[in-house]
Amino acid sequence: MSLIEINNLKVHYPIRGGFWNRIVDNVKAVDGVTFNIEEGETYGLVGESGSGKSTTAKAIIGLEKATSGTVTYKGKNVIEAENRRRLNYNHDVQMIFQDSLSSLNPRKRIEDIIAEPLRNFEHLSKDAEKLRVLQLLDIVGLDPDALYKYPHQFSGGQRQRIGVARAVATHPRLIIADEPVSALDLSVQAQVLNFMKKIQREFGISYLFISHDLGVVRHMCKNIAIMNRGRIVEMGSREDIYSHPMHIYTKRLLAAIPETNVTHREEHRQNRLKIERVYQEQHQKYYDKENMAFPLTKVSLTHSVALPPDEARQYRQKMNDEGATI
Ligand SMILES: Nc1ncnc2c1ncn2[C@@H]1O[C@H](COP(=O)(O)OP(=O)(O)OP(=O)(O)O)[C@@H](O)[C@H]1O
Repeated sequence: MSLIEINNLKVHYPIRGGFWNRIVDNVKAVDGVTFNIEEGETYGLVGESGSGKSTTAKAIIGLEKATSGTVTYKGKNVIEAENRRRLNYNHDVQMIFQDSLSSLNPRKRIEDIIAEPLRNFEHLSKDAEKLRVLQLLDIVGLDPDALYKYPHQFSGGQRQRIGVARAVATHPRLIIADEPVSALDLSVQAQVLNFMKKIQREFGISYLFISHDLGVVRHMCKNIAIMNRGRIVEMGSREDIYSHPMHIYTKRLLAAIPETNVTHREEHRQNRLKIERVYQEQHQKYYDKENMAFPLTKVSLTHSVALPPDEARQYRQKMNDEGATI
């Protein structure tokens, strides 16, 4: 059974205008997003800036009100605040933010920052609390003297590790990590990601890993959804997305991953230019009249793609002819 199931989630923001300040339109920040996160897995949600990733995350955790849809945890819809309270959802689901400098209170010492969720949820004795904070610092590779320092006394990578320690303090079941490493240098990124993996092994945590970078997601996620303009345009296993991408938007994102191997650089550049040409010529057919992606079509047991209607029809026909039952 999945740890959490997101079904047809929508977050629309009203646009007001005119003399009466009436609602004249909506920004469809999230428009019918469906996916499940399994126990202990890292699920990747990928897309460019403005595609709706953060709004999806905020609606899942309850920081943003969903317009419609459900988020099911332990059999209950936790879009409803009453269910979140009853299931202790805010204890079980924690978040790591991209910008550690603004998400960690600059006036608080690290001890108090990491202990905050413990104080909210666990009410330990002073000694037990300190011991727990020291263990958490150790897990993310920071010395005990970090306890008495303030966020600005650390590097970006260290601050992000403090954010990881705080998120994991209450032993949550799911951590939503919104662009956790995109503000960091490449070498520091790897370090933080390794700590996240280590913690996952130790505590059996699931992650919803949000990123604009398919290069980073490849190392972290078993299953991935690609988001564009509020909708999922392609979802599947790592193998589906990286070896058999089908949506033009996914292909373009993949072509944008920098090639580190010098001998393949020219080949990679040519491929990127080719994909860009195809994108310019054909991308319109992948979107409807309102410039939104089409509904997803299942192309294998694990892989779904927002294909244009004629291709979707052909795919379904092919599946029927082959007697496939997917
Ligand atoms: N409170 C709001 N009111 C109106 N529109 C909003 C609001 N919050 C977000 N949006 C719009 O919703 C869309 C999705 O934003 P969101 O922040 O979820 O994207 P994102 O993929 O997380 O991008 P980024 O990585 O830049 O944060 C954007 O077009 C954004 O302008």
